[in-house]
Amino acid sequence: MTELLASRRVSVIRDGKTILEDVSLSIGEKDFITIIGPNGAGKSMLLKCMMGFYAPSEGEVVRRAGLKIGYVPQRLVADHTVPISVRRFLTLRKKAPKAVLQKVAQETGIEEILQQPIHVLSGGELQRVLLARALLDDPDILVLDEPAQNLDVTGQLAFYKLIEKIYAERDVSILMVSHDLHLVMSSTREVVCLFHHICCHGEPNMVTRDPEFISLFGNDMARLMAVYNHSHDHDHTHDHEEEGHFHDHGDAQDHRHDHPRVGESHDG
Ligand SMILES: Nc1ncnc2c1ncn2[C@@H]1O[C@H](COP(=O)(O)OP(=O)(O)OP(=O)(O)O)[C@@H](O)[C@H]1O
Repeated sequence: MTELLASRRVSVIRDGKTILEDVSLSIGEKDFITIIGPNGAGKSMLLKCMMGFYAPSEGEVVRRAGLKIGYVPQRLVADHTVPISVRRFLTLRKKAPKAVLQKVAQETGIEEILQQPIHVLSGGELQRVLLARALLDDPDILVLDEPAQNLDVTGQLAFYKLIEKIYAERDVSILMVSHDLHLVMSSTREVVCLFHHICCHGEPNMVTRDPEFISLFGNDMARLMAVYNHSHDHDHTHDHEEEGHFHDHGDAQDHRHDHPRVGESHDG
């Protein structure tokens, strides 16, 4: 596997607080990695370090020479006082050839709204515009930070379907933070469960049986994943979790500690 981007033993300490601790993560060609974890776990910080927005306190981030990264943030706060069209917004940072803009607009389904002022768009339309912007430069990796967080369920489904289509049709790797793992289970090759450090990682159906995953997300989430996995893969094996069979995930099992469940507050 050709490595495109990697964090090696990255730690981030800010104001005396450990935000990331010893995080090693490698993204290769055609990878689809979904990062999950509770609020404040350091997921966005990890993405920002990997994109070079923040320097780690310890460890390093390595990128293949000439690597192109396309970034899709959680949302765009459109400024009502500066009414610019979608087309103008897309070419603000860098001019794109007309044919490329047209192709990406078609791919993301925003052809009809290219002339519209950006501040009148719906949440779903805005996210597609942000996705289009990230694709304009033909990136090697798409980095998405909870891209469907502000959409309703129908919007989320549509957006993740679009991501999966882009992943299937393009030569691109995906690194995404998402709370909606059940919606991207079928494409996700590797799930990374982060709570400042990597608690567990692996294929989605393996991770959901991991005690660390269950401690963070609870059994309900693990069962929800199992249901989705079942319907996607038609895997008719019975639920080993009930029997207490878990996979070995190396040294992460050596440390036992209590995690806050998702939705519970914590001080980091
Ligand atoms: N530049 C910074 N300086 C100091 N602390 C920061 C900085 N950026 C983030 N933090 C802190 O690091 C912790 C992790 O933040 P981060 O945004 O990475 O979490 P997250 O896992 O993405 O959370 P959420 O799911 O809520 O988006 C938080 O406590 C946050 O306040």
